[in-house]
Amino acid sequence: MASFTGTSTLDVLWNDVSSSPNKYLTLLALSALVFFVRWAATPNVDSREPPLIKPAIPGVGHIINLLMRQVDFYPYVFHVLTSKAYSREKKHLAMTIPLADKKMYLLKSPRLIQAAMRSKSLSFEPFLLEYSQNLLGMTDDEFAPVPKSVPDLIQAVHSSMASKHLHAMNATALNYIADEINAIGSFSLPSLDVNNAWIWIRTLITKATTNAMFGHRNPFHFNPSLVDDLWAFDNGTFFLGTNLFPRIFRPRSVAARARLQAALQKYYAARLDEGPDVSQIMRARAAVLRAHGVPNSSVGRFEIPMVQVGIVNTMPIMFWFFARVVSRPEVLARARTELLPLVEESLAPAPDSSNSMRQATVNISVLGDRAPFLVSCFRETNRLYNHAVIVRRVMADTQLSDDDENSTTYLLKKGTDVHMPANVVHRLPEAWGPDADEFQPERFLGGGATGTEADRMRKAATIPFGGGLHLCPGRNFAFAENMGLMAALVVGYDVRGLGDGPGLAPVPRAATVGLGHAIATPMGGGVGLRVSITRRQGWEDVEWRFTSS
Ligand code: HEM
Repeated sequence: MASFTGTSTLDVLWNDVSSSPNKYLTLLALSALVFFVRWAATPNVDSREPPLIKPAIPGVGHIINLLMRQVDFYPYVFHVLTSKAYSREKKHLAMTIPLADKKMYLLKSPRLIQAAMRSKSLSFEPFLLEYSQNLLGMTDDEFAPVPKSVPDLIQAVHSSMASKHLHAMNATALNYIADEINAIGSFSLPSLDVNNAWIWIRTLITKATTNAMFGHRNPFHFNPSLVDDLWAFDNGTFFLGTNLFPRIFRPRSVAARARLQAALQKYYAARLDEGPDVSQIMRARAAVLRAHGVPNSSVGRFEIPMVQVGIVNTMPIMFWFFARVVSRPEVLARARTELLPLVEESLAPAPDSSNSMRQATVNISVLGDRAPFLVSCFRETNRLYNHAVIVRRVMADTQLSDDDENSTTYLLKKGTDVHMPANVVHRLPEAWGPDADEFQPERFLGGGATGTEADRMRKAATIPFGGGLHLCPGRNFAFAENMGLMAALVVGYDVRGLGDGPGLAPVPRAATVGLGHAIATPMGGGVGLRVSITRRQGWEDVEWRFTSS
């Protein structure tokens, strides 16, 4: 019994434990049991839901696997786990994955995925909100006006990336790229020798895209160290977005975020987003945020993820596209033959002189139809290197049908998250054939033209840009940046350094893609990927320009 004679609480506790140890042992055993039951819990799964795949370690096995394998978890579950222990469910169109006492659905069937992306009762918006506030490190007060603005923001984004707005962005980004490559072959830069092709493309695409987004007052132009900051921030996406001790695990990302936010805060506070050459997408988003009561000082803090999505997927795709085309002489030669007739040559007055100079103009809008081989290479790059996981939350119990010969139908329960991994469907042998893991530059030539079941399957199994209401609004801009840069390089330049011969660097292997990221990066971060870019014979004096109409 406790007394007030100066005895400490610990003494009292110890006396009590000594006098009745069984009471404390029972309490300890009960707590351990409760903990174990929760730990090993399997969520309830209705027989109509996708089949449950139990982990080897009860409760937490899938969580450990997901953290260890990152986005490789998805193919692992479908191919390895299912083929060994779970072969009763032959087709594995979909599955339920328990994560402690929660669960998520994984979809593998391309038809189910298309149905899920079309479904109105599956939503992307909850993720936007849960994730963004952490990602941006915003307080509850600062974030309070944002949730209501989300539908308007999404609408603004989609209507701002079409027709004349898209053409304006294409032309600005590509003419920035043109200025950079036009300098090659000049007296001061006879050849562009880069030590790391990955970093060269990263800088080029980041600057070109931010110029197209922000106009001539682009903060990334005036402060080039923001380019590295954007990539350092992106590197911490998972830890920042989930708030998993980012200051410990990704301190550089936290610091980079602060610098990016400060720079964009200044830009928006001065209302530079209202300038005449600012992209419609950035103008419209800022207008929506302000109309919903987001103070001017916070608009810039909020806009970093928009800059991030506009760049961090396009750039790595550009790198692999470039590496795959320039490293294979036969691919390069075929692309060159196809592109040559599409380059318009003309004479234009040279600046600072009475002479004329040759101009080579690429109208980016014709490449989609008239450069099918290069388009096929681009699409094949996106198929192989895109590991996007399309996510939706089930907002109301929903039946989803596969539309296969058995009309397999699953029940998806309200509140559960659905994951649709591109790195599974983009490599399904039943859609892509036995060489699904290989880069086949001709794979998309004439694809879809015959309307066969195989074509329909491949179309449904192509999800690099997601689908439904949230289909990536930037896909045509990404296409233009990729195709434009490649077209000029292929026709007007020699790129040496990558390939299979002596002294050449092979196309690097792709590193494992981390959770929260979509496109593979090269192993080793591009170190050792030296390339040298010079003018091709006959194209030495040409000035490259781009149009988009
Ligand atoms: C190769 C380059 C790109 C890839 C692979 C890519 C991929 C994706 C994917 C997979 C999604 C999710 C779609 C869904 O959930 O259904 C998405 C959404 C989005 N992307 Fe892209 N993207 C690229 C380039 C761009 C560019 C250049 C921009 C803008 C300039 C952009 C802006 C967006 C936005 C704003 C969303 C969210 C749309 C919404 O919630 O409705 N993306 N993108």
